[in-house]
Amino acid sequence: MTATHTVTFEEACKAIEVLLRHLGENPSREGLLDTPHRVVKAWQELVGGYHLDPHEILSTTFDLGDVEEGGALRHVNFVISKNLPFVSYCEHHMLPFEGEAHLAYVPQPGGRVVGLSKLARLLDAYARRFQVQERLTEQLAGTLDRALQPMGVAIMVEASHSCQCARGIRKKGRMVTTAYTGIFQMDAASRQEFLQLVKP
Ligand SMILES: Nc1nc2c(ncn2[C@@H]2O[C@H](COP(=O)(O)OP(=O)(O)OP(=O)(O)O)[C@@H](O)[C@H]2O)c(=O)[nH]1
Ligand SMILES: [Zn+2]
Repeated sequence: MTATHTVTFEEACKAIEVLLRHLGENPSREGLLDTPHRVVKAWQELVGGYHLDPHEILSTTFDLGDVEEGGALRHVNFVISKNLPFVSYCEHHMLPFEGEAHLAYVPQPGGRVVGLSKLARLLDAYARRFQVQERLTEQLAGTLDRALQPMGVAIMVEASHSCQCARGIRKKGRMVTTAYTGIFQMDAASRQEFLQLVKP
């Protein structure tokens, strides 16, 4: 079967029924009768990010008007949306990883900015998919960088992975990933400023 084969809703329900049987359950008992249907509907919602277009989300931008220049440019317009909660799904185990993301960028002088909510929408579009945390972090940075062409983008994602906490090694702990472009890649002081701002 190739990735392009369209699996029907009924076929997906059947797969959940088979999984329940494999786990020793009886899918015909009353409590489980509608479970395959519910599970497929739930997953459609949880990974609904595949139907959200990140580039479309960032397509509405506005300019700041004339910005007085002077001093170090990075201090003129540091935009950050921090402590944005998200739930994503580990592509290895299909289990949730949950945490917070911090998204920052420095617009070009006189450059364009994006509405605050669009940063949260961007996060939603990439988080609600089967992911690894590193890719999620890079996708946020890369898409913001391409769409806004700012001086730089800084992203930090912190999350707990159920696949590590609830099964396997069963150790709590948080994974922290960062991605930097432009000024944040080149300039340690900008990076430091970002890290200072996202500090709990
Ligand atoms: N780097 C990274 N690793 C992840 C992420 N989510 C899950 N993992 C890891 O992916 C790995 C998959 O390893 P495998 O050995 O193939 O699977 P496994 O036998 O279930 O591994 P264990 O969790 O060690 O029991 C595990 O070490 C997970 O902790 C992520 O977002 N980033
Ligand atoms: Zn996992």
